[in-house]
Amino acid sequence: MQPIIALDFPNKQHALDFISRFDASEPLFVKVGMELYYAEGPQIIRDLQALRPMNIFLDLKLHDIPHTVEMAAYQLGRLGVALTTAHAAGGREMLAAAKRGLLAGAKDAGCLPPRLLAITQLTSTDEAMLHDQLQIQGPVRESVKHLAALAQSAGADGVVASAQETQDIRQVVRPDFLIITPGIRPAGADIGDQKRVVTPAQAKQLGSSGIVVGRPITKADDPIKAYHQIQTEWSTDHD
Ligand SMILES: O=c1ccn([C@@H]2O[C@H](COP(=O)(O)O)[C@@H](O)[C@H]2O)c(=O)[nH]1
Repeated sequence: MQPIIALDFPNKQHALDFISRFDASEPLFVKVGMELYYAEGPQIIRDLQALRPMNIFLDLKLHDIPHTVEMAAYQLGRLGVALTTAHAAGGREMLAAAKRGLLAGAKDAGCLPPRLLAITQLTSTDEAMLHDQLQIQGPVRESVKHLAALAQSAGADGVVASAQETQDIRQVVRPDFLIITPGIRPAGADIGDQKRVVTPAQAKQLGSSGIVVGRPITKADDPIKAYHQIQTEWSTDHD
């Protein structure tokens, strides 16, 4: 899987201009998050699909009562995206409702259903925050592992976590369960608000299924070069 580029832009024009800088033949996997989706609505997905072939991860992190999530997921299931997210903290019934909604929406729209990823603990969360603010005791990796097992039992296709927890998650999920990892920073890069970070090479070594990278690419002086460096590091076997 190519590194997934987080299109964290304020509007459609920024996003389309950014994508247009890549060679049209280059396979791309992009992530649309809350900023761009809330600015442009579902039309942004159709605009990206019309621009060129690419895989799309729609990362809206659903978290509400099960019925509301099921109806929202139904709408997302109609869009023909590859991946989407809901918070594992919403619980088993909510995740199962998200999955049902995605399947129903995709069926009615005649497209493939997005795979559902459960957000475990955000990569901007560290142990101090988990203990002091969220009142969850124990190491972050234990909470992530617990939420990954819960997500699998609810029918999710994978999780979002830091690559720091990949090996713990693998102990409790089936081999094809996706572990998609943001919080990726090339050596020496500014970590910003991220806390549980790894390099692309470390993510590969630790066994991530896919990596998500935003600012290290989108804010780079030469985003195309930055993307290719990350892609090379991610796709090289470092054993
Ligand atoms: O735990 C999570 C879940 C989602 N994200 C998203 O990934 C990108 C990361 O962007 P960077 O600029 O590389 O930090 C962003 O869209 C987040 O919403 C995450 O970082 N952590």
